[in-house]
Amino acid sequence: MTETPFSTRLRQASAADWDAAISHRFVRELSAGTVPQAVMRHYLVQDYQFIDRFVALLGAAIATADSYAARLRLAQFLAMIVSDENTYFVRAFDALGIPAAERAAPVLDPTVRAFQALMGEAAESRSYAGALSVLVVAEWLYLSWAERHQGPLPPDFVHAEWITLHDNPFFRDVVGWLRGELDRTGATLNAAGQARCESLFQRAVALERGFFDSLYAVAGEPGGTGTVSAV
Ligand SMILES: Cc1ncc(CO)c(N)n1
Repeated sequence: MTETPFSTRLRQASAADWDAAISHRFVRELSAGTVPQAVMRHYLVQDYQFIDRFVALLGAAIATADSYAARLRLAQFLAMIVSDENTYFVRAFDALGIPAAERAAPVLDPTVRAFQALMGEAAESRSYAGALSVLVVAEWLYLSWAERHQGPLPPDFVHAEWITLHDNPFFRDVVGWLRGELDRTGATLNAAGQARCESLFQRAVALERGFFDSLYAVAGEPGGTGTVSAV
């Protein structure tokens, strides 16, 4: 019998928050192209600050990886984030008329601040498996909601490209590879090391859900919990 992979076990332990995040009102509205503009603006401004620290965490993973082959894969992924994904943000900010100060240094939502702190903790663990625990959540959870999209893409590129950036063959490969790295490195850890990874993973999933919830609370929209299941 083959053992359940480490990444699968971690996701199963976080199933409630995971499932709530990938079926959240925000991703359902994104698929339908109906995210209220104030919510989309707020999301992108806050997420750009998430991405800043995410890039730093990828740098920490590059520094702690155990092979040049892994560093190459991580660097290729990093290159996509700072090119195609960054130009998406810049074009979306232009389209939405986001002023320079909000692009560079907005007031951070508490959830985003907490997420930045968690990424800092994972980076400072100086452990490749620790960094992977948070990277895998961010990328696998986004692939999971994006690949649930069915039918034509919404007409506005601000909605459509945020889906296609997280559901394409390159991204799917990256997620599969990142999970494989977490499975491989996690299997070599002792119980305490695995528990540290599980804690990072579980808190990251809770923050992914919390960030989506907070968008509607901050923008004054009702129904911020995103638990309504009808599309
Ligand atoms: C909060 C969050 N999680 C994951 C991703 C995917 O990189 C993102 N852009 N933002």
